[in-house]
Amino acid sequence: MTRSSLTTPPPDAAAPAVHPGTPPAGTTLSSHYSQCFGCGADHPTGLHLTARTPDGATVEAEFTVGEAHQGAPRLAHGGVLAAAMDEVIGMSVYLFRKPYVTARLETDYLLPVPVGTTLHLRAWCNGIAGRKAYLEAEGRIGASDGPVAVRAAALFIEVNMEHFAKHGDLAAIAAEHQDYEVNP
Ligand SMILES: CCCCC/C=C\C/C=C\C/C=C\C/C=C\CCCC(=O)SCCNC(=O)CCNC(=O)[C@H](O)C(C)(C)COP(=O)(O)OP(=O)(O)OC[C@H]1O[C@@H](n2cnc3c(N)ncnc32)[C@H](O)[C@@H]1OP(=O)(O)O
Repeated sequence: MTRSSLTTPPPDAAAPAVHPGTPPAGTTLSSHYSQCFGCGADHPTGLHLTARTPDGATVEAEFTVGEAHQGAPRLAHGGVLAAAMDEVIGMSVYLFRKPYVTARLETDYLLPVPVGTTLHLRAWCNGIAGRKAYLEAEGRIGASDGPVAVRAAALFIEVNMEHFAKHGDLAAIAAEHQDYEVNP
């Protein structure tokens, strides 16, 4: 992954601490919002990602590129692929059971991804420094050990729940997310 210093953990970054509420290995993760472009079942043209954590620390999901996701004819749009990486990274940082938002997302496109391809996505955290979480993801074609088509590195920033109340609709999230702890 070619990444900038902004998404590279500093030397004093800590390993991510496992939260007692982190789902056990093998758990399928529920969608955080039914209208989410990345994971919402009710989004008409979204990515419909269903993720799981194989080990309580990383997240895996599959994304099959559809007609609605084209850029060039029969090829996935790069922004849609970046959205898939953003989503799976967001799901991985949510394993810490704290609210985070994407501040920076860097993406390397290594191979074209035709419509009908299933990308096997994986995301993980490389370190935490204060409010900053340094994360990475990859998307492989056809299988979890297939060729890497996309890589991403991200900086996520921890926010408080007021962020969503002030700028969005916290009640809409809370209505679908009863397990979320406002004061974890
Ligand atoms: C998503 C809903 C979740 C709701 C929670 C409830 C339930 C959760 C449940 C499930 C969640 C599961 C999955 C989620 C999956 C996917 C979601 C995808 C995530 C997204 O898609 S989310 C949308 C896009 N995202 C935004 O909409 C953010 C807009 N933005 C802001 O809201 C502010 O910009 C903010 C808050 C980022 C910072 O603002 P702020 O005022 O709090 O803090 P400040 O500016 O001081 O930055 C503090 C330190 O970060 C450094 N820093 C900041 N930005 C940087 C950058 N870009 N590059 C390099 N460094 C940066 C500064 O340099 C400083 O560093 P230093 O401390 O060293 O000086």
